[in-house]
Amino acid sequence: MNLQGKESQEASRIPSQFSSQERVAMKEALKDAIKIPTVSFGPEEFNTTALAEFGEFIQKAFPTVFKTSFIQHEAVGSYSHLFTVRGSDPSLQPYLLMAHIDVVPAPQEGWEVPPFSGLERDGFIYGRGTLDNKNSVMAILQALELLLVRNYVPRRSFYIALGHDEEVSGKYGAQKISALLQSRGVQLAFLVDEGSFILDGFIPSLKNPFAIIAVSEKGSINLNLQVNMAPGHSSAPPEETSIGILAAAVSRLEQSPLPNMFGDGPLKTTLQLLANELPFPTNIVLNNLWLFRPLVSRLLERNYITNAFVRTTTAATMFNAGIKANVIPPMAQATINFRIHPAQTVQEVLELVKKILADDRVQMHVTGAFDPLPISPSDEQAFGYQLLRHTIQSIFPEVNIVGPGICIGNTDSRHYTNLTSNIYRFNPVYLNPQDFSSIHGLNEKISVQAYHTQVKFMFELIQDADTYQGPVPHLHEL
Ligand SMILES: CCCCCCCC/C=C\CCCCCCCC(=O)NCC(=O)O
Ligand SMILES: [Zn+2]
Ligand SMILES: [Zn+2]
Repeated sequence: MNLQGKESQEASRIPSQFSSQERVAMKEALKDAIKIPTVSFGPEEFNTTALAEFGEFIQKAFPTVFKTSFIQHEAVGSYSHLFTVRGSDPSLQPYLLMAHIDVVPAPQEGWEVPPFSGLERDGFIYGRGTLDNKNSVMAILQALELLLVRNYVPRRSFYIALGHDEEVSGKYGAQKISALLQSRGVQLAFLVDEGSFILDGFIPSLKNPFAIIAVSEKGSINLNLQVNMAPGHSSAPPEETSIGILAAAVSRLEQSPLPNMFGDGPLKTTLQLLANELPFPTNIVLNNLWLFRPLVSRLLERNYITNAFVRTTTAATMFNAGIKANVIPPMAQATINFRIHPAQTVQEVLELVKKILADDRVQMHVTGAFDPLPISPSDEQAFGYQLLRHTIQSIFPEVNIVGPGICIGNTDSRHYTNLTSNIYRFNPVYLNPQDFSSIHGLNEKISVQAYHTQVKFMFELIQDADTYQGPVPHLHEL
């Protein structure tokens, strides 16, 4: 594009300023979204009534999105949603914005306000899904609605994919959408999904928040352990029961963390970016990882959150045994969920686990597994990464470090590796350690101001995707 073209595009840019009426409508729409209990209970167990209601709700909340002639809406797998926004310039490769509408269950107990009330208190909207991930569902659609109301016509085509079963597998939502796009011959320039944040307060001596764009995500194994023993009368018990054997096996796994893999990946890059922001002597240590790597890797494993970044984690998540108080249990079962570090594979982890268990009476059955995701590019030429970075720096000027990282959880984006190798996971929201614990935990909440900023971010990102030219080339490249 010549200079004139660039100038006229900048002139036609729509400022991300919203009236007070629009701001109220935005937060009320998010509250209404939270009130619909779109819970995924298990791999095949969804609240289909709520999911159907959610489909109707978004049509009412975002009427312009649904009536615009260049936008096609399709329901996929009954409850997931795919929007195809046809841009005016077919020569530009399309991109994809993702989010999910399902949430994990929320017990009533322990919450300051009921988890599906969407109540606002002290400037925060509370409820399951306010961070994971209805905030993104709503912010994407809200930003598009506001752009369309202002007569914006995107140049670059894009898709919006909203899955309905991310919390259990993505099998009926993201997987089907991905297959549908593939059948249409779509190749994406990049995609943006949930999975990382602007991190605040995770490193005690670091004053400024920093943004991490996750360029990979951990793999996963759900491993079922089972011990079968002869049942009998509890009045004359054998030396060991299925419960005792299995409990000891689970304990061995907990007591034997898998190896610390801290090495050369995105985490090292980001720690080096952070080095100069940190006081002496941390800055010296991080600037000299060739020497201090063992020390840093030990420090990282001391905290349960940073520990998840340096190793494959082992979490005992289910334990079932026994049929009656006076019967020796015939069978005990446990589920262990491993999240695999990008430097390991499913196979390697299973071999290590077998060695730790070291008991043939404990049978292992893998009920679901996948390897860590490939690392997406984050270099100067990586358009999607640089575009995100550009928008982050314009919306959050106080954030001076934007670096690559890994997502310790799993996201629907893993179903799209057939469409792009540029997969970026980032939520434009500040996250502190307490917020982190609220995801899948208690009192999940987002401030009204943070939500408004998320809408503003999406509003700018969509426009940046049409205008961003990439980093200024070095002189010798001209
Ligand atoms: C030096 C680095 C400090 C890093 C501190 C990182 C804090 C945490 C950052 C991101 C949180 C990740 C959220 C994960 C979203 C996962 C979505 C989800 O629930 N998927 C389902 C599943 O994983 O089971
Ligand atoms: Zn999520
Ligand atoms: Zn989740």
